[in-house]
Amino acid sequence: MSTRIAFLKGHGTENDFVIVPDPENAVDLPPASVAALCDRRAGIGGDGLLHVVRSAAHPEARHLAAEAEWFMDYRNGDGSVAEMCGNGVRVFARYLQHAGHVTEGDVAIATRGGVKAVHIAKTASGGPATGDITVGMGRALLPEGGVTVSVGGRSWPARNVNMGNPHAVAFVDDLDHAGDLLTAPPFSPASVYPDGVNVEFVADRGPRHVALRVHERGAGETRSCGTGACAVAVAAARRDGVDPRITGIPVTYTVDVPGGTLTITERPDGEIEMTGPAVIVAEGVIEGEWLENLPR
Ligand SMILES: N[C@@H](CCC[C@H](N)C(=O)O)C(=O)O
Repeated sequence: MSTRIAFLKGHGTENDFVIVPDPENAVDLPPASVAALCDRRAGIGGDGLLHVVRSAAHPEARHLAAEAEWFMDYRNGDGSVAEMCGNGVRVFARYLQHAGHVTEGDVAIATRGGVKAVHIAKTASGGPATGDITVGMGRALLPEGGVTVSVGGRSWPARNVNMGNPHAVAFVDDLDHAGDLLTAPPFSPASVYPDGVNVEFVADRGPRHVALRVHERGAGETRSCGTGACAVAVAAARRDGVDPRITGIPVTYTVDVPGGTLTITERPDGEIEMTGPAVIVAEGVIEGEWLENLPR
């Protein structure tokens, strides 16, 4: 009899994930299996996959086991590995709560981008857990020199922001100018992002309030990107002449994404906090025989 592997499905502002709980790191998940599971027609469907492993059981996280019991082994929908996923880490925390591994309050989660401090807000007792989840996302790096992003005959300068993973943030007059985003927006010079990039198009909505569309590396256009929203908030603050590290006053931006709204605060020490929802929507079983017999 072939193995049956448990999975769950969850999303954060409609950035959706297949969740594979695998505490002892016993499930083989090569890129082709991840891509098949994330396929929206022939698989379960998701922008990415959250492989839930005890830090002590994963070679990339063993050194973090004393600080964080659980490791988010994040994969993009095309099977590639990414350093961080901001919406993913909230959904990961919601899964830990759902499974009874943690309760409301504070939990540390190991990622390839370091250990993230997560706070799960209280929800009214009796119902499903729906309170917001806040993640300490670390500091943004803004290397000098950006790129030019082009779509449909228009070009924009884009700011290079690293949130553990790479982002190019372009301010546009109208989000429709980003086009259909069926393919990755071309940028130059290519040498700025040798490992590819997540591209955010941003339009103003009001004071300290912006909206974005994103083309994610390894996933295509998604309904939200948490690291992208943080990159956008920092790029918008600098454009607006605001830097909490200089003023000593925290700054908060509301970032609308196609799948909802995220709240991003940059503190005087440069640390960024992201708050938003995270929902578990389904649980099921993956047919091991199907997974084992996929073409590799
Ligand atoms: N959706 C994520 C980002 C996932 C990783 C990204 N596609 C990359 O390759 O860097 C988020 O919420 O941050």
